[in-house]
Amino acid sequence: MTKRFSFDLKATDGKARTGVINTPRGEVRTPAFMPVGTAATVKAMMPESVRATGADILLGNTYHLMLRPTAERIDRLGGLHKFMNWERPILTDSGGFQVMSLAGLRKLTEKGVTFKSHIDGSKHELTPERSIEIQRLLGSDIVMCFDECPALPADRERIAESMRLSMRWAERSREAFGDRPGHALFGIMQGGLEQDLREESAEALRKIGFEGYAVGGLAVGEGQEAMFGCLDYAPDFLPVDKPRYLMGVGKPDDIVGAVARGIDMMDCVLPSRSGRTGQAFTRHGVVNIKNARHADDPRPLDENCSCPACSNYSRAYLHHVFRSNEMISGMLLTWHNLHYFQEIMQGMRDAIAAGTFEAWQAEFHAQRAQGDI
Ligand SMILES: CNc1nc2c(CCNC[C@]34C[C@H]5C[C@H](C[C@H](C5)C3)C4)c3nc(N)[nH]c(=O)c3cc2[nH]1
Repeated sequence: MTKRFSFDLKATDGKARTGVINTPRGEVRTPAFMPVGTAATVKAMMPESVRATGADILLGNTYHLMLRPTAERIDRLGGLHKFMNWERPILTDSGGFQVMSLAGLRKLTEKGVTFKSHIDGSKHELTPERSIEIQRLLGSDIVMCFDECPALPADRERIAESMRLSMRWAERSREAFGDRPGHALFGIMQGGLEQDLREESAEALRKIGFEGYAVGGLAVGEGQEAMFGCLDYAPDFLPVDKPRYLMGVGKPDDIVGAVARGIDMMDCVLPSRSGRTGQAFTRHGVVNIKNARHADDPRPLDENCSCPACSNYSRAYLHHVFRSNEMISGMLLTWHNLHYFQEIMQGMRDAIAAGTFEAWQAEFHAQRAQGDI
């Protein structure tokens, strides 16, 4: 890996930005939406189909892969890219968020977290050093610091303590990462909904220095209004010339609002997870395809969509295969949702480059009926 990792800011429109992240495995156009490939697969999708939706990068996960099949085994087999047949960039989360939400019997200390696997109850430990090593073994291009994401609501003292622990862990993550040209380590800002704690966290991360910066600790139940309130100031505390990654977001209007506030990258399980349950996101709103009213509807999900589901199938067919629990149901709706999310991203990249992002946002919101369609 001789080529470097770099971020080229191409244009801004208000606080919105569009650019390109250059990595040895390819370019990532920003603003970027990253489909989630939890256990080395974007569920119900072949990798070439994920690429066909327009994705430049996908997301893997330390927590799941360290338990099964283990990072050492993936390393022995040539790394995650080869293992899952995705040769473009991969970003891996550091595992902390999942331990707090998935694992059993956890113990959190200054050193890290010990926990029992939700798969077989075996005992494991994650520390900044171990998380960075696992992400290196996986071969991911963008590595996340090991952090603690406190569950909200939490009192200010708890938020402050947790943020400061995460900043000490960020220092240890940077130390453990070493010098790896062509790979990037991103710091994660914490601080809940407290502006001064967010600023303190950003200052701590800038002092350490990272190739990119994530806004963590959001999309944990605070609601869109509170999240946007925090995003009205938090990105401005981060370096303007580095990518900003909002973790775990979100619904289409969350994504648009985050980009309008200066965010460059996002990930969310929503399009794939809801695709498997029959929830389709369209430019006119959400379609719950299992609803009986679609049983005789010959129209596609979305007349304006060029994805395979909308090009070749009726709502009636999609309704049928969901009601019959056929495998093709999750495949078609996941493909549609990921295609639609990437279409939103492409629309925003074009609008920001053209200086018409305000008008694009107005059109985006005008098209969306309230509630189900
Ligand atoms: C939803 N809201 C939210 N998510 C968040 C995540 C996980 C991002 N997605 C990665 C992930 C998480 C799960 C589900 C999939 C695959 C794999 C396991 C990796 C995406 C977060 N991750 C870290 N390290 N820190 C956070 O503060 C954080 C806050 C979040 N707020």
